[in-house]
Amino acid sequence: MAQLLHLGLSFPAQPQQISASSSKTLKLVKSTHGSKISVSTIRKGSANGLPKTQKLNLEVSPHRAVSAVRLMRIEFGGAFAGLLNEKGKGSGKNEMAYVERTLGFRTRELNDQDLRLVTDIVGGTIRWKRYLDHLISSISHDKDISSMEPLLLQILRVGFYEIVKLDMPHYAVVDENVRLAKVALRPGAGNMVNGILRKLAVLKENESLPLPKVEGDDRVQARALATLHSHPVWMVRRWTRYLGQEEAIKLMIWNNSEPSFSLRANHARGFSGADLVTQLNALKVPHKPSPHLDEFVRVKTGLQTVIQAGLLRKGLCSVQDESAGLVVSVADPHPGEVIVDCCAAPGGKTLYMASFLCGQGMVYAVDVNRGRLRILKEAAKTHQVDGVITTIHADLRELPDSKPLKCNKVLLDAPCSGLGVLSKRADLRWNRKLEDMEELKKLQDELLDAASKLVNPGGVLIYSTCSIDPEENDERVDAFLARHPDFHIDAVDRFVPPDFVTDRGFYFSNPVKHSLDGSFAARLVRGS
Ligand SMILES: C[S@@+](CC[C@H](N)C(=O)[O-])C[C@H]1O[C@@H](n2cnc3c(N)ncnc32)[C@H](O)[C@@H]1O
Repeated sequence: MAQLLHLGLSFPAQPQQISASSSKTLKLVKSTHGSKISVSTIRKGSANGLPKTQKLNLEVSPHRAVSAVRLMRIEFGGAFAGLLNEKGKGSGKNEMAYVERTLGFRTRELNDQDLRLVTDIVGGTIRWKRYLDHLISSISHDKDISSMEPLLLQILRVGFYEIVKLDMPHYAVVDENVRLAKVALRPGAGNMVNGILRKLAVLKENESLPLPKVEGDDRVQARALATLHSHPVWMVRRWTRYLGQEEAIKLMIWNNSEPSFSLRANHARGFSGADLVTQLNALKVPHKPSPHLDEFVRVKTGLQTVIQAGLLRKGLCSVQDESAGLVVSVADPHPGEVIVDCCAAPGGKTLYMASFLCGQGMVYAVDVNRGRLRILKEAAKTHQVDGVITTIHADLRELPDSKPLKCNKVLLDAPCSGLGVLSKRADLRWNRKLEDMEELKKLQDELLDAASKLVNPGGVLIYSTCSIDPEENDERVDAFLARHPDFHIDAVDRFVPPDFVTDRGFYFSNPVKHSLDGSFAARLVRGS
């Protein structure tokens, strides 16, 4: 990153904001000072004001060009994999504009199958980065692959992922990635890709990939596991400590598996779980009803078909994990209630809670992030629950002094590490640092203190996270109760299936056990 910043290469954090008709294009060109890339800006445009295609290359495989460019953007542009995947699913045209800006040429437009491949390859390559980099470094005999030309490294990662994890035919993977390297970089880069990928293919065929053995002391074992299951070492060490090695491995296998999604039917629009099933049948999208929540239906594939059919746009349903739905079950919203949702945006739980109010009562949705709050407000309109949602843009820690909002039910869905949602957020494991945990815990304590001021005597504070880390969950509750002896734990067994209730009466979804995202919730009642 530092190297790219030094060279002046920056990608926007919000890829959607780039217009395909921009009059400038970024081109990666070979530096005369070695193998690094640099950037030149090229004016383009035609008399009619439309962007003029610089160069069309029909020989380069479009999904590989797009995958390599997306990976560059994610690694060096701070763009989130999810955002880019969403974009890719919606528009192959914009993808090609990014390719042209980055590589200096276009390929043919992406079809639906290409887009699916891009999503698979980009998500998989990010997840398996540590594992792939270990193989690349071993096979290329380059100890420090971080100094490798960034685009060359992404092309190698894509090729390695295709051979090792997707089991694609070796000859096609080698040929196509070599061509991409030759066209996007130079012939020598193509030769290098050719040599390394061929070596990999032979090692794979002979089942002799150079992988570490899990042996030696705890540290050495953690490093080996981190490589084999492609996670940061600190996560492996933390989970081995809390869960034991066997469970830690199961968790990493879950995090590396293909994520599945749930859809929530929006009963506020008169659209039930049964209606959703009917629609999914009509769209031929394979699905299974949730065993835990009536409105939720699980879909493994076909989300794109649901999006294209407009079900989300019309507010008839939304993508929401059942683990988040169960947090709302813990909050147990009823018609006529006033609820403060303290960290509400982008609104998954706010909208679901509001749908239970049946037009009576109010959810005050507080969030410090104005943009995310705007998304919540728009969604409330399409979900037809805007009559029972009031948004408040504020830092919760300053709210109790400035807005006296006391009520009987307060939800604090706190900012957290997200360690429970790593299967869906391919890039999160690499962005999260051990140091973040201390900062997050401090913020969670401050937010709990602020949220507690909003709770009337006899009222309930629901504290939730999408983390599986005890330090963000049980330990934060214990620290809170020590600071606020007027609160006590109210067991959640009246609200969620017994399988999700911990010995201490908290709600906890365990990804390995429940095949859902990990999440936690506690009900804390203020004495009257
Ligand atoms: C885990 S997310 C909430 C997700 C949301 N409840 C949902 O279900 O869609 C945490 C939220 O806390 C907000 N946040 C972080 N610090 C805050 C603060 N000091 N005051 C208010 N909101 C804050 C973030 O902007 C973020 O939207």
